[in-house]
Amino acid sequence: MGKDKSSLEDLIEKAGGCAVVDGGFATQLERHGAVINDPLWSALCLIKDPHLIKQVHLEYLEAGADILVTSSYQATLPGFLSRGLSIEEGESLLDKSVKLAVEARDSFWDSLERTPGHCYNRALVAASIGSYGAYLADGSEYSGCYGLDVNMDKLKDFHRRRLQVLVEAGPDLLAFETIPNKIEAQACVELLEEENIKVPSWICFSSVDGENAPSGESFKECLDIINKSNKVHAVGINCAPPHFIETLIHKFKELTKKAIIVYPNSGEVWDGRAKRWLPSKCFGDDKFEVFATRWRNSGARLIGGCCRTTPSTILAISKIFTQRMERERRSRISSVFNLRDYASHYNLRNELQRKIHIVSRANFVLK
Ligand SMILES: C[S+](C)CC[C@H](N)C(=O)O
Ligand SMILES: N[C@@H](CCS)C(=O)O
Ligand SMILES: [Zn+2]
Repeated sequence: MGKDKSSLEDLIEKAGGCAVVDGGFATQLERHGAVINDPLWSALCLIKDPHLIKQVHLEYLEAGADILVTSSYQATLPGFLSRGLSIEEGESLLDKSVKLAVEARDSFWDSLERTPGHCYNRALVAASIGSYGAYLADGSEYSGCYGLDVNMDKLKDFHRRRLQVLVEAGPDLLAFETIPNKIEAQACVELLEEENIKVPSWICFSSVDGENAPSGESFKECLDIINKSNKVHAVGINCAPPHFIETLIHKFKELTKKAIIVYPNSGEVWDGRAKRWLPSKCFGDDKFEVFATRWRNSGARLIGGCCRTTPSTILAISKIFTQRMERERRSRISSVFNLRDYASHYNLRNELQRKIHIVSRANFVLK
Protein backbone atom coordinates (compact mmCIF):
# COMPACT_ATOMS: atom_id res chain seq x y z
CA MET A 1 0.00 0.00 0.00
CA GLY A 2 1.41 3.44 -0.94
CA LYS A 3 2.14 5.71 2.01
CA ASP A 4 0.56 9.15 2.13
CA LYS A 5 2.72 12.05 1.12
CA SER A 6 3.84 14.15 4.09
CA SER A 7 3.38 17.92 4.17
CA LEU A 8 7.10 18.20 3.45
CA GLU A 9 7.06 15.96 0.37
CA ASP A 10 3.97 17.79 -0.83
CA LEU A 11 5.72 21.16 -0.49
CA ILE A 12 8.82 19.90 -2.32
CA GLU A 13 6.60 18.76 -5.18
CA LYS A 14 4.69 22.05 -5.31
CA ALA A 15 7.99 23.93 -5.34
CA GLY A 16 9.01 22.01 -8.47
CA GLY A 17 11.31 19.47 -6.82
CA CYS A 18 13.27 21.68 -4.44
CA ALA A 19 11.85 23.87 -1.67
CA VAL A 20 13.54 26.96 -0.24
CA VAL A 21 14.35 27.12 3.48
CA ASP A 22 14.77 30.58 5.03
CA GLY A 23 18.16 32.09 5.91
CA GLY A 24 20.06 33.17 9.02
CA PHE A 25 17.44 34.07 11.56
CA ALA A 26 19.67 35.51 14.28
CA THR A 27 21.67 37.30 11.60
CA GLN A 28 18.63 39.16 10.39
CA LEU A 29 17.60 40.03 13.97
CA GLU A 30 21.06 41.56 14.42
CA ARG A 31 20.78 43.51 11.19
CA HIS A 32 17.72 45.13 12.70
CA GLY A 33 19.77 46.12 15.72
CA ALA A 34 18.97 43.30 18.14
CA VAL A 35 21.77 42.68 20.65
CA ILE A 36 21.99 38.94 21.24
CA ASN A 37 25.45 38.57 22.71
CA ASP A 38 23.93 36.46 25.45
CA PRO A 39 23.70 32.80 26.54
CA LEU A 40 20.16 32.74 25.11
CA TRP A 41 21.43 34.19 21.82
CA SER A 42 18.51 34.79 19.41
CA ALA A 43 16.02 33.40 21.98
CA LEU A 44 16.58 36.57 23.97
CA CYS A 45 14.30 38.30 21.45
CA LEU A 46 11.43 36.04 22.52
CA ILE A 47 11.57 37.93 25.80
CA LYS A 48 12.65 41.34 24.59
CA ASP A 49 11.26 41.88 21.13
CA PRO A 50 8.76 39.33 19.80
CA HIS A 51 7.53 41.82 17.16
CA LEU A 52 10.95 41.79 15.58
CA ILE A 53 10.81 38.00 15.36
CA LYS A 54 7.59 38.21 13.38
CA GLN A 55 9.03 40.92 11.16
CA VAL A 56 12.06 38.76 10.31
CA HIS A 57 9.79 35.82 9.48
CA LEU A 58 7.79 38.09 7.15
CA GLU A 59 10.97 39.29 5.45
CA TYR A 60 11.99 35.72 4.69
CA LEU A 61 8.53 34.92 3.37
CA GLU A 62 8.67 37.91 1.04
CA ALA A 63 12.09 36.76 -0.15
CA GLY A 64 10.50 33.47 -1.20
CA ALA A 65 11.14 31.07 1.68
CA ASP A 66 8.91 27.99 1.53
CA ILE A 67 9.89 27.05 5.09
CA LEU A 68 10.29 29.27 8.15
CA VAL A 69 12.53 28.03 10.96
CA THR A 70 11.36 29.30 14.34
CA SER A 71 13.27 31.40 16.86
CA SER A 72 13.70 28.49 19.30
CA TYR A 73 17.25 27.43 18.30
CA GLN A 74 18.72 28.45 21.65
CA ALA A 75 15.42 28.63 23.56
CA THR A 76 15.60 25.96 26.24
CA LEU A 77 13.94 25.42 29.59
CA PRO A 78 17.22 25.25 31.55
CA GLY A 79 18.33 28.38 29.70
CA PHE A 80 15.18 30.28 30.66
CA LEU A 81 15.31 28.95 34.24
CA SER A 82 18.83 30.24 34.71
CA ARG A 83 17.41 33.59 33.62
CA GLY A 84 15.06 33.56 36.57
CA LEU A 85 11.97 32.60 34.59
CA SER A 86 9.56 29.94 35.82
CA ILE A 87 8.94 26.66 33.97
CA GLU A 88 5.53 28.00 32.90
CA GLU A 89 7.08 31.18 31.53
CA GLY A 90 9.75 29.19 29.69
CA GLU A 91 7.16 26.88 28.18
CA SER A 92 5.06 29.83 27.13
CA LEU A 93 8.06 31.35 25.31
CA LEU A 94 8.63 28.09 23.44
CA ASP A 95 4.96 28.07 22.47
CA LYS A 96 5.29 31.68 21.37
CA SER A 97 8.23 30.89 19.07
CA VAL A 98 5.98 28.63 17.01
CA LYS A 99 2.92 30.89 17.20
CA LEU A 100 4.91 33.90 15.92
CA ALA A 101 6.03 32.01 12.83
CA VAL A 102 2.55 30.58 12.24
CA GLU A 103 1.01 34.07 12.55
CA ALA A 104 3.56 35.50 10.10
CA ARG A 105 2.91 32.66 7.64
CA ASP A 106 -0.87 33.01 7.91
CA SER A 107 -0.96 36.77 7.53
CA PHE A 108 1.45 36.64 4.57
CA TRP A 109 -0.60 33.92 2.92
CA ASP A 110 -3.86 35.82 3.49
CA SER A 111 -2.34 38.95 1.95
CA LEU A 112 -1.42 36.98 -1.17
CA GLU A 113 -5.08 36.31 -1.86
CA ARG A 114 -5.17 39.89 -3.11
CA THR A 115 -2.20 39.28 -5.42
CA PRO A 116 -3.38 37.33 -8.44
CA GLY A 117 -0.75 35.26 -10.23
CA HIS A 118 1.76 35.30 -7.36
CA CYS A 119 4.33 32.52 -7.35
CA TYR A 120 4.56 31.77 -3.62
CA ASN A 121 3.76 28.50 -1.91
CA ARG A 122 2.00 28.41 1.44
CA ALA A 123 5.04 28.14 3.70
CA LEU A 124 5.55 25.50 6.39
CA VAL A 125 6.75 26.29 9.89
CA ALA A 126 9.64 24.20 11.23
CA ALA A 127 10.21 24.39 15.00
CA SER A 128 13.93 24.81 15.55
CA ILE A 129 15.55 22.44 18.02
CA GLY A 130 19.14 23.54 18.46
CA SER A 131 21.67 21.01 19.66
CA TYR A 132 22.79 20.65 23.28
CA GLY A 133 25.95 22.47 22.20
CA ALA A 134 23.85 25.49 21.22
CA TYR A 135 22.43 25.61 24.76
CA LEU A 136 25.94 25.35 26.24
CA ALA A 137 26.68 28.58 24.37
CA ASP A 138 30.37 27.76 24.10
CA GLY A 139 30.47 26.97 20.38
CA SER A 140 30.37 23.21 21.01
CA GLU A 141 27.77 22.71 18.28
CA TYR A 142 30.85 23.02 16.05
CA SER A 143 33.04 20.60 18.01
CA GLY A 144 30.72 17.92 19.37
CA CYS A 145 32.80 17.90 22.57
CA TYR A 146 30.13 17.68 25.25
CA GLY A 147 32.34 16.31 28.04
CA LEU A 148 32.40 12.91 29.68
CA ASP A 149 29.34 13.49 31.87
CA VAL A 150 27.06 13.78 28.84
CA ASN A 151 25.44 10.47 27.97
CA MET A 152 22.35 9.41 26.04
CA ASP A 153 19.98 9.84 29.01
CA LYS A 154 21.23 13.32 29.74
CA LEU A 155 20.75 14.36 26.12
CA LYS A 156 17.25 12.89 26.00
CA ASP A 157 16.35 14.62 29.27
CA PHE A 158 17.61 17.89 27.84
CA HIS A 159 15.55 17.59 24.64
CA ARG A 160 12.38 15.88 25.88
CA ARG A 161 10.25 18.61 27.45
CA ARG A 162 11.16 21.24 24.85
CA LEU A 163 10.23 18.78 22.11
CA GLN A 164 6.86 18.10 23.77
CA VAL A 165 6.06 21.79 24.18
CA LEU A 166 7.09 22.68 20.63
CA VAL A 167 5.02 19.85 19.16
CA GLU A 168 2.05 20.93 21.26
CA ALA A 169 2.34 24.43 19.76
CA GLY A 170 1.46 22.99 16.33
CA PRO A 171 4.41 23.39 13.92
CA ASP A 172 4.33 21.67 10.53
CA LEU A 173 7.85 20.31 10.92
CA LEU A 174 10.63 19.83 13.45
CA ALA A 175 14.14 21.02 12.62
CA PHE A 176 16.99 19.51 14.63
CA GLU A 177 19.85 21.88 13.85
CA THR A 178 23.69 21.80 14.05
CA ILE A 179 23.86 18.32 15.57
CA PRO A 180 27.60 17.73 15.98
CA ASN A 181 27.89 14.05 16.93
CA LYS A 182 26.41 10.58 16.69
CA ILE A 183 25.14 10.33 20.27
CA GLU A 184 22.93 13.39 19.91
CA ALA A 185 21.57 12.19 16.54
CA GLN A 186 20.68 8.93 18.24
CA ALA A 187 19.09 10.71 21.21
CA CYS A 188 16.87 12.69 18.81
CA VAL A 189 15.85 9.60 16.87
CA GLU A 190 15.03 7.66 20.05
CA LEU A 191 13.08 10.59 21.49
CA LEU A 192 10.92 10.92 18.38
CA GLU A 193 10.06 7.26 18.80
CA GLU A 194 9.54 7.32 22.58
CA GLU A 195 7.32 10.40 22.39
CA ASN A 196 5.50 9.00 19.35
CA ILE A 197 5.96 12.26 17.48
CA LYS A 198 3.78 12.58 14.39
CA VAL A 199 5.24 15.84 13.08
CA PRO A 200 7.77 15.16 10.27
CA SER A 201 11.29 16.17 11.16
CA TRP A 202 14.71 16.82 9.67
CA ILE A 203 18.06 16.33 11.33
CA CYS A 204 20.93 18.55 10.22
CA PHE A 205 24.56 18.21 11.18
CA SER A 206 27.24 20.85 11.29
CA SER A 207 30.63 20.04 9.76
CA VAL A 208 34.00 21.67 10.17
CA ASP A 209 36.13 19.51 7.88
CA GLY A 210 33.70 18.95 5.02
CA GLU A 211 33.87 15.21 5.53
CA ASN A 212 32.69 14.14 8.97
CA ALA A 213 30.52 15.29 11.82
CA PRO A 214 32.39 17.82 14.02
CA SER A 215 33.06 15.06 16.58
CA GLY A 216 35.11 13.26 13.93
CA GLU A 217 32.51 10.48 13.67
CA SER A 218 31.68 9.53 10.11
CA PHE A 219 28.40 10.59 8.56
CA LYS A 220 27.90 6.91 7.69
CA GLU A 221 27.72 6.05 11.40
CA CYS A 222 25.32 8.94 12.00
CA LEU A 223 23.06 8.24 9.02
CA ASP A 224 22.89 4.49 9.73
CA ILE A 225 21.02 5.42 12.89
CA ILE A 226 18.76 7.99 11.25
CA ASN A 227 17.92 5.71 8.32
CA LYS A 228 16.17 3.32 10.70
CA SER A 229 13.65 5.98 11.69
CA ASN A 230 10.59 6.76 9.61
CA LYS A 231 9.99 9.85 11.75
CA VAL A 232 12.92 11.66 10.14
CA HIS A 233 11.98 12.81 6.65
CA ALA A 234 15.10 14.72 5.66
CA VAL A 235 18.72 14.79 6.67
CA GLY A 236 21.56 17.12 5.83
CA ILE A 237 23.87 19.92 6.81
CA ASN A 238 23.34 23.37 8.25
CA CYS A 239 25.70 26.14 9.37
CA ALA A 240 28.74 24.69 7.61
CA PRO A 241 30.67 26.61 4.92
CA PRO A 242 29.12 26.56 1.43
CA HIS A 243 32.20 25.10 -0.25
CA PHE A 244 31.77 21.83 1.72
CA ILE A 245 28.21 21.29 0.61
CA GLU A 246 28.37 19.77 -2.86
CA THR A 247 30.71 16.95 -1.82
CA LEU A 248 28.60 16.30 1.27
CA ILE A 249 25.42 16.05 -0.81
CA HIS A 250 27.09 13.38 -2.96
CA LYS A 251 28.21 11.56 0.17
CA PHE A 252 24.75 11.73 1.75
CA LYS A 253 23.15 10.50 -1.50
CA GLU A 254 25.14 7.31 -1.09
CA LEU A 255 24.28 6.95 2.58
CA THR A 256 20.53 7.59 2.65
CA LYS A 257 17.32 7.51 0.65
CA LYS A 258 15.86 10.36 2.70
CA ALA A 259 15.43 13.84 1.21
CA ILE A 260 18.61 15.87 1.52
CA ILE A 261 18.54 19.34 3.06
CA VAL A 262 21.34 21.89 3.02
CA TYR A 263 21.40 25.38 4.45
CA PRO A 264 24.99 26.48 4.95
CA ASN A 265 26.28 29.65 6.55
CA SER A 266 28.22 32.32 4.64
CA GLY A 267 31.57 30.63 5.22
CA GLU A 268 32.52 32.76 8.22
CA VAL A 269 33.62 30.95 11.37
CA TRP A 270 32.03 31.30 14.82
CA ASP A 271 34.37 32.09 17.67
CA GLY A 272 32.47 30.54 20.59
CA ARG A 273 34.60 32.28 23.23
CA ALA A 274 34.53 35.78 21.82
CA LYS A 275 30.95 35.21 20.61
CA ARG A 276 31.57 36.70 17.22
CA TRP A 277 32.00 35.70 13.60
CA LEU A 278 35.57 35.64 12.39
CA PRO A 279 36.05 36.99 8.90
CA SER A 280 37.19 34.21 6.61
CA LYS A 281 36.32 32.93 3.15
CA CYS A 282 32.90 34.46 2.83
CA PHE A 283 30.38 33.75 0.07
CA GLY A 284 27.91 36.37 -1.09
CA ASP A 285 24.47 36.08 -2.64
CA ASP A 286 25.86 35.79 -6.18
CA LYS A 287 27.85 32.73 -5.11
CA PHE A 288 24.81 31.24 -3.37
CA GLU A 289 22.88 31.59 -6.59
CA VAL A 290 25.48 29.55 -8.47
CA PHE A 291 25.95 27.05 -5.65
CA ALA A 292 22.21 26.52 -5.12
CA THR A 293 21.80 25.37 -8.71
CA ARG A 294 24.65 22.93 -8.28
CA TRP A 295 23.31 21.66 -4.93
CA ARG A 296 19.93 21.13 -6.48
CA ASN A 297 21.40 19.31 -9.47
CA SER A 298 23.40 17.17 -7.06
CA GLY A 299 20.18 16.02 -5.42
CA ALA A 300 19.33 18.39 -2.54
CA ARG A 301 15.58 18.79 -2.11
CA LEU A 302 15.60 21.57 0.49
CA ILE A 303 18.00 24.48 0.18
CA GLY A 304 18.43 27.66 2.20
CA GLY A 305 20.94 29.60 4.23
CA CYS A 306 22.09 29.69 7.84
CA CYS A 307 24.14 32.19 9.82
CA ARG A 308 25.30 35.36 8.05
CA THR A 309 22.94 34.79 5.15
CA THR A 310 20.00 37.18 4.86
CA PRO A 311 16.70 37.60 2.99
CA SER A 312 18.66 38.80 -0.06
CA THR A 313 20.43 35.41 -0.14
CA ILE A 314 17.09 33.65 -0.02
CA LEU A 315 15.70 35.93 -2.70
CA ALA A 316 18.66 35.04 -4.95
CA ILE A 317 18.02 31.31 -4.44
CA SER A 318 14.24 31.48 -4.76
CA LYS A 319 14.48 33.61 -7.91
CA ILE A 320 16.59 31.09 -9.79
CA PHE A 321 14.35 28.24 -8.66
CA THR A 322 11.22 30.12 -9.71
CA GLN A 323 12.81 30.94 -13.07
CA ARG A 324 13.73 27.31 -13.49
CA MET A 325 10.18 26.21 -12.66
CA GLU A 326 8.84 28.71 -15.17
CA ARG A 327 11.23 27.40 -17.84
CA GLU A 328 10.19 23.83 -17.08
CA ARG A 329 6.52 24.81 -17.19
CA ARG A 330 6.99 26.49 -20.57
CA SER A 331 8.84 23.54 -21.99
CA ARG A 332 6.10 21.22 -20.71
CA ILE A 333 3.49 23.40 -22.39
CA SER A 334 5.47 23.50 -25.62
CA SER A 335 5.93 19.75 -25.59
CA VAL A 336 2.18 19.35 -24.97
CA PHE A 337 1.63 21.59 -28.03
CA ASN A 338 4.07 19.50 -30.01
CA LEU A 339 2.21 16.42 -28.94
CA ARG A 340 -1.07 18.05 -29.88
CA ASP A 341 0.35 19.06 -33.26
CA TYR A 342 1.52 15.54 -33.74
CA ALA A 343 -1.83 14.16 -32.60
CA SER A 344 -3.82 16.42 -34.91
CA HIS A 345 -1.45 15.62 -37.76
CA TYR A 346 -1.88 11.94 -36.97
CA ASN A 347 -5.68 12.24 -36.75
CA LEU A 348 -5.79 14.19 -39.98
CA ARG A 349 -3.73 11.53 -41.71
CA ASN A 350 -6.02 8.80 -40.39
CA GLU A 351 -9.06 10.79 -41.40
CA LEU A 352 -7.68 11.25 -44.94
CA GLN A 353 -6.86 7.57 -45.19
CA ARG A 354 -10.36 6.70 -44.02
CA LYS A 355 -11.86 9.00 -46.66
CA ILE A 356 -9.59 7.62 -49.38
CA HIS A 357 -10.62 4.19 -48.27
CA ILE A 358 -14.33 5.13 -48.45
CA VAL A 359 -13.87 6.74 -51.89
CA SER A 360 -11.94 3.80 -53.25
CA ARG A 361 -14.41 1.41 -51.77
CA ALA A 362 -17.26 3.40 -53.34
CA ASN A 363 -15.42 3.33 -56.66
CA PHE A 364 -14.95 -0.36 -56.26
CA VAL A 365 -18.66 -0.84 -55.50
CA LEU A 366 -19.63 1.34 -58.47
CA LYS A 367 -17.41 -0.58 -60.81
C1 LIG B 1 24.95 28.94 15.53
S1 LIG B 1 26.05 29.64 16.73
C2 LIG B 1 26.55 31.08 16.01
C3 LIG B 1 24.88 30.14 17.95
C4 LIG B 1 25.47 30.77 19.13
C5 LIG B 1 26.21 29.82 20.01
N1 LIG B 1 25.41 28.68 20.41
C6 LIG B 1 26.65 30.54 21.23
O1 LIG B 1 25.85 30.86 22.11
O2 LIG B 1 27.83 30.86 21.31
N1 LIG C 1 17.97 28.66 12.95
C1 LIG C 1 19.13 29.26 13.55
C2 LIG C 1 20.32 28.40 13.28
C3 LIG C 1 21.57 28.89 13.84
S1 LIG C 1 22.91 27.86 13.48
C4 LIG C 1 19.32 30.64 12.98
O1 LIG C 1 19.15 30.80 11.78
O2 LIG C 1 19.63 31.56 13.71
ZN1 LIG D 1 23.83 28.94 11.66
